[in-house]
Amino acid sequence: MTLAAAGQFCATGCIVENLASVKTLIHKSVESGAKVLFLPEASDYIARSPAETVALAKPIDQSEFVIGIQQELRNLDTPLEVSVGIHEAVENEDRCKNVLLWINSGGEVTQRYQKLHLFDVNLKNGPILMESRSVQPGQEVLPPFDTVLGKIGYAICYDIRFPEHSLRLRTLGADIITYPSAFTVRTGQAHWELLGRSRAVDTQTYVIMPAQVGAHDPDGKRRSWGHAMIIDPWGTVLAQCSDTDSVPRICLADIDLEVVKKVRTDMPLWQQRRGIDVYGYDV
Ligand SMILES: O=C(O)CNC(=O)[C@H](CS)NC(=O)CCC(=O)C(=O)O
Repeated sequence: MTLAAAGQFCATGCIVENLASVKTLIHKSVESGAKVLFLPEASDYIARSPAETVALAKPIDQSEFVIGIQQELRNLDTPLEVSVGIHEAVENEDRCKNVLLWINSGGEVTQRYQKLHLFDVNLKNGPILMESRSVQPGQEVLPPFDTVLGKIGYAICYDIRFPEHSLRLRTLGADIITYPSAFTVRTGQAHWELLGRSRAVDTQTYVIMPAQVGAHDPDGKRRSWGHAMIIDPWGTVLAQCSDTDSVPRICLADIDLEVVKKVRTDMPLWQQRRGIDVYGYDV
């Protein structure tokens, strides 16, 4: 059993401030005994417009935000690994990438996933967000990779609405899937917990959902739902952050691979799945 932390904070357009919040979460995690800290989507910044989103993006090796995390991890006495969502600039392109990085305790970036599904949504009386104006979609699933917690499958925010992605990650060996997010308040209220528990039950994996929370700009035009949580492979919410304010917080849960094994043995969904014969494709 190994302890994991899901982080929650409110990123603004100020990268230095956001790095300070992340450092707070790194130290809270170490003090709590967690071995891995999962941070939200777009932890480096939430900008006010698609143009500003693109303008603030940097290549990963030139990002002061990433370099700041790397230095912090190298200076810790107790090893901690970090999963963090950021924007990545693309040379000579007018759109950036929405990516999720794994940074090991030595401060090296060892995994990188690019968000596949972009949030282009126009809700009546609700948010209008056109992520594809500032972001290029990814084209491939990142195979789940080994960590101190088990095999982790990477996805980002809106990807949670596409169950085929999570099923594929499970088929490729995931014990844990993470969905770092900046969910809108409107959709979060209706769907956040429902989607997280559904993906956990569908895939029989732990689901770790770090989240942005609160108002990202002074006029409060863009707000995120919060409720960072960790869900077990049976669909039980093990831990959840309070959303009463935008203070940086973590919630903690033990990841137990015996639980993954037991749920899958008791209900062997992957031996019972139908695929190409019925649907024309295998997940
Ligand atoms: O804009 C940035 O810089 C960071 N990216 C985001 O916040 C993204 C795209 S706008 N948000 C989501 O995917 C929300 C999904 C959601 O709320 C839902 O599926 O209901």
